[in-house]
Amino acid sequence: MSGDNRIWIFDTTLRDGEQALRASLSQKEKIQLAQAIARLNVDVMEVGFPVSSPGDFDSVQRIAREVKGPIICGLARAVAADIEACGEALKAAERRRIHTFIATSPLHLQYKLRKTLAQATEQAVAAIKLASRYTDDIEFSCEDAGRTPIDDLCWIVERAIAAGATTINIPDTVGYTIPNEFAAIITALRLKVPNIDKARLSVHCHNDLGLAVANSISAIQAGARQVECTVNGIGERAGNCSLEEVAMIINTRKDVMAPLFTDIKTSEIYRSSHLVSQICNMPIQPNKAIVGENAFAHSSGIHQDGMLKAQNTYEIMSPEQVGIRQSELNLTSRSGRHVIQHRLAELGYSQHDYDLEAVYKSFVALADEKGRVFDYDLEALVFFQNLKEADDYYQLEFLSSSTHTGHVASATVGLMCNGELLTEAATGNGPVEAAFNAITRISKLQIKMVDFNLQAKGSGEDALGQVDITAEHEGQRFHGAGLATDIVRSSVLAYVHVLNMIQRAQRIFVHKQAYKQAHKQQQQPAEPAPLTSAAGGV
Ligand SMILES: CC(=O)SCCNC(=O)CCNC(=O)[C@H](O)C(C)(C)COP(=O)(O)OP(=O)(O)OC[C@H]1O[C@@H](n2cnc3c(N)ncnc32)[C@H](O)[C@@H]1OP(=O)(O)O
Ligand SMILES: CC(C)C(=O)C(=O)O
Ligand SMILES: [Mg+2]
Repeated sequence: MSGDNRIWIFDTTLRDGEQALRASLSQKEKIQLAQAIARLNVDVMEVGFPVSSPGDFDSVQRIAREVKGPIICGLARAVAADIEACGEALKAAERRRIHTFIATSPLHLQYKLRKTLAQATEQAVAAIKLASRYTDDIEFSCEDAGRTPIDDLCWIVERAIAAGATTINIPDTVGYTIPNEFAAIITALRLKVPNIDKARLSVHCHNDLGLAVANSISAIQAGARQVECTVNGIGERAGNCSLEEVAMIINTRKDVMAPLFTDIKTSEIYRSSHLVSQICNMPIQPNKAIVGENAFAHSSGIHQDGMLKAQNTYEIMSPEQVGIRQSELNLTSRSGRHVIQHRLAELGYSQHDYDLEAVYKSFVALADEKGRVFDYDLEALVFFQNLKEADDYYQLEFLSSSTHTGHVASATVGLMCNGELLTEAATGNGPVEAAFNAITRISKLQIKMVDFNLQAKGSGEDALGQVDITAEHEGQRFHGAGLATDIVRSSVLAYVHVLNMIQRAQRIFVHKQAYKQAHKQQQQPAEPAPLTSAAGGV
């Protein structure tokens, strides 16, 4: 039976997975998860241990009644009461399997069961025979097979098959084996057990050394034809073999895995993974293969550039295959110009709308400050870049401010004014007022603040503060805007913007006067073209 090429996927999220949760699942939650796992098109679904509690019995019974598609399976010790409870709970299933097990390693036999291998075998044979009264689909597991001498394993497996087991499962219960060792167990069973072809050979690997998936893959390459696994790899201790990883290895590495295949509907993977995580209250680590938040996210400039040129430079499978809408290109200070240009194009900006070098420079500075830059940050950078003029008279060079509860605040500001650095310090009721006082001193202008408006761009701690101010100078009003992660800085930038507007208005005025003077002399009263279009505001 191990000769066919379809790898059966036996999902045990609701049994081994549930076993590991801090709180067991309610019936409603189990049904919801069972429906999701059925949508994945698994072959078998182990949904509980009916003898363990009336609640689990009822859940298994309800799933057996309501969930269509996969074979519904329940677990039972090699004990009559367990088998009977399991058989009863599964009665309504269209296709049902009883999974019974007993430990076979010397350690488990001696200390846990206090039995010899012969006694355990006898108990297993009796359990399999009892199970056959309820179904002809019987799975038998040799618990702790990974630490069982191979001849002992062959001995009990041969007898279990003779008693009627149709699936023989080889668990590496404590995740002890390494891939070539585990594959050798499968190979030995196939060579040494005379009736092995009468059963499907299955594996059930735990992840204590992080090898559950690797061991399962080695086992199927050695002839196993069923893999027991869980969504997100949840399960006792470090968990079980992860369903999504095994399915995607077989799917992605057809070059080495073909003709082997599974019937898993991979586009359901992401959805089921998130449902399991949510219902089981088990967060998914961001770098988890296939379903982690970063599994299809690219953060460094060289990778992002490669992705934009050809997706397979940095992705060996597509996010759509596992039900994720698209890959993500995160904007951080490791990003480069290509991705900035690409993201701005997605946001509707053409190359002529902004100066890439200037935007990139301010992007890197912002990314160093914030960590991650979002679309709204990028748009704000373009907007503010466009407000800046090449001939800005004032540029903020540095700013430091301090506040102490119960005392006045102080600030020191350095402005580059037409190429010369001017510095002033001042105090105020708060850091913004102190910084404004220092700036007013540098400019030596009479400026009256008319309006000050602060709003958050973005949300949460990552939001940028945008400050818009209106100020009056010599009867004329000017608008300035500033954007930064800290609001004192955005206020100062807005004020510097106002100063540049005033300065530009003055230059226009001087220019107009000179023009008028020159034309008066020539008796030509025509108006000159303005130097800039935005005098007095933006
Ligand atoms: C590797 C695995 O994942 S195995 C599955 C583990 N899952 C679970 O244990 C969850 C469900 N379990 C339960 O609800 C309970 O443990 C029950 C109902 C099964 C048993 O509860 P209790 O009768 O109170 O026994 P308890 O759990 O304390 O001890 C287990 C008993 O089963 C015996 N036992 C363990 N495995 C098997 C087996 N496969 N076949 C027969 N007996 C077994 C132990 O030797 C011990 O017997 P003892 O009382 O004679 O010493
Ligand atoms: C019951 C068996 C299959 C098990 O979960 C294990 O050995 O890990
Ligand atoms: Mg297990």
